[in-house]
Amino acid sequence: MAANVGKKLINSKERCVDESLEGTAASHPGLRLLSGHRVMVREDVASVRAAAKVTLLSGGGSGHEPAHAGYIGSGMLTGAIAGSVFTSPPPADILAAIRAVGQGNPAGTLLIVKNYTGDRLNFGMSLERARSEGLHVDMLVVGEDCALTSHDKTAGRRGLAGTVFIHKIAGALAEQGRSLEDIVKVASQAASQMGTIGISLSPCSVPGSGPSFQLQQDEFELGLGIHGEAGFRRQKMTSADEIVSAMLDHMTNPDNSTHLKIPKGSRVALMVNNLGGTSCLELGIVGRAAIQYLESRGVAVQRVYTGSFMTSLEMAGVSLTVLHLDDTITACLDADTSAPAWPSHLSGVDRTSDVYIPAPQHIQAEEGGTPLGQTVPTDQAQVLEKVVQRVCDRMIDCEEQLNSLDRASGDGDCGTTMARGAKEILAALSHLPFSCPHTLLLTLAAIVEKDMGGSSGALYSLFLTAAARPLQSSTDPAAWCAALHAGIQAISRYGGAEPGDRTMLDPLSAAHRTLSTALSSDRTALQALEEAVKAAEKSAQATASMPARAGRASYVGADQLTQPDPGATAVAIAIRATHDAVKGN
Ligand SMILES: Nc1ncnc2c1ncn2[C@@H]1O[C@H](COP(=O)(O)OP(=O)(O)O)[C@@H](O)[C@H]1O
Ligand SMILES: O=C[C@H](O)COP(=O)(O)O
Ligand SMILES: [Mg+2]
Ligand SMILES: [Mn+2]
Repeated sequence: MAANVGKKLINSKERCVDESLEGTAASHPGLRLLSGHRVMVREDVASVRAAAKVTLLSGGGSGHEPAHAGYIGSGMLTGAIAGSVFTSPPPADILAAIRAVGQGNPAGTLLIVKNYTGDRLNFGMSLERARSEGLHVDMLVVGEDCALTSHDKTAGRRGLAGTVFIHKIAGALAEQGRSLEDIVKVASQAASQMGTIGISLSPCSVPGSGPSFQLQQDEFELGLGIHGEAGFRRQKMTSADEIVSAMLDHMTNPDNSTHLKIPKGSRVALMVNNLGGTSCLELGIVGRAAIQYLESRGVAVQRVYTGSFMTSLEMAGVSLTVLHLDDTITACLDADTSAPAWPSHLSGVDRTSDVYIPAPQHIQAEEGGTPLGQTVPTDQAQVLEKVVQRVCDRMIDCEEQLNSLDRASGDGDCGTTMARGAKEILAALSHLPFSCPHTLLLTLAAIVEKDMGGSSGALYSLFLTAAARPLQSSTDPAAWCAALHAGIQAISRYGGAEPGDRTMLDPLSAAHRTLSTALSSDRTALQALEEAVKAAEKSAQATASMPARAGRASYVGADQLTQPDPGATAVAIAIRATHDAVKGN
């Protein structure tokens, strides 16, 4: 294991992303933060908006620096949204960014999003909101990972370092004044003509947590993502040349369903990307080996970009991206940009110590107003308050347990994401409308939508919003059961998973089935809830031996998935906490 894993130059795990963004803004004259948001924009964003050229946004979880803020500048991104480490940003920040670059700009805004469930959901929700405000927005999802040998039963190909090529291509086209539709067309075509494969020599660790996985001193791992997710094969350490050959052999292997064809005579650009902890000396050796490999197969390597483009915290390792070139794409790569992390330099501009600019406010038509739902008597409202408090307390207690399960099947942030949402809810506890369950669930949805981020934040927000509806006209046990069902349907509709796919949907639907059967027999509500707890716990435990067909875990081989799913475990804990609070334990 690398000696530096877990040891970090941070002040606190809560503020590390904000402080790093402030440092980035302070050291680059062209960048400013929107006050109140983890959003970096061009300092001249107001004139960019007024220029009626397409504006570009990208973003995602932090920990991939210089992505994405480093790609802001003329000829690349207009702004970037940063989530917590490895956690997709919440819609409130994404929407603030869309407004900042899109208000009053008829040319529209393109969101360039890496293919992760959390990012697709959070950026998708924000896009829908922005459209309902009359803004012209489109989204391009990039997934160019060549690691997966078969990808029909997974969350799809991951977006990796090649996404930076798409920032550059779309940015150059926007600078030329091309339309949003044109940019989407050319950039999507380019995205389908590239592939990335990564290897790692050591794990990374999310601030405040242990290493994402263990790798022996004499091993390397092939085909892993940029969040410490497992790759598909471990091999004995060997020479740089042999490792590069193994990477490019896999990338071009026709038996692998995500391979990239690179026939003799192809013209390509190559990106040699440091995953965070690789020395410049090694990067040079890897670049040399990759060029030799490709040229020995009759491929013309016309552009090479070497450096840290899309990192995975301190992980030692590299990824190689190959992008097919034509004259248009080459011209886009060669076009000028002032983005600090693209390998060209802006000189002669004084730096400033101002890092924040005001975020534009949403010019809002009359608020729809939340329709008032049925109210409950004070004793029931008090029980609801106890339930919310108990569920949140338990989520905070279980942060490390859930992170540890997520390290085994995903990216290690599930517990921190759940705890973040819980803390925000507790902070608002004294103002929550416990006497109206319908409004209560909508308010909880708004809180988790604003602050949680990640797949969990988006999925719980959808769950709570949909669950509120049946409680508008009734608050009896049957209405709560219908609310659970409506929430499950919303997660499934937008997240694309079903019960049986090894997700939070498993215990939720087990609880719903049990509750619904128990309520239609002669059980009391508390007895029904007791049975639902047992069913949810059993179902969450059973995920340990299930293959995953959704979310990050779907990239991990079934033989490596031996512990329960973190999201499912969180649901079981929440349902048990609900029962205990109702029972008065
Ligand atoms: N498409 C989906 N539908 C339902 N639940 C999902 C889906 N994708 C992931 N999950 C749940 O989310 C949990 C992980 O949450 P989180 O760590 O917030 O996600 P991520 O880090 O991948 O954004 C998983 O354990 C799983 O239960
Ligand atoms: O860090 C990368 C991604 O933006 C995280 O997405 P996620 O919320 O699905 O884990
Ligand atoms: Mg995450
Ligand atoms: Mn996660």
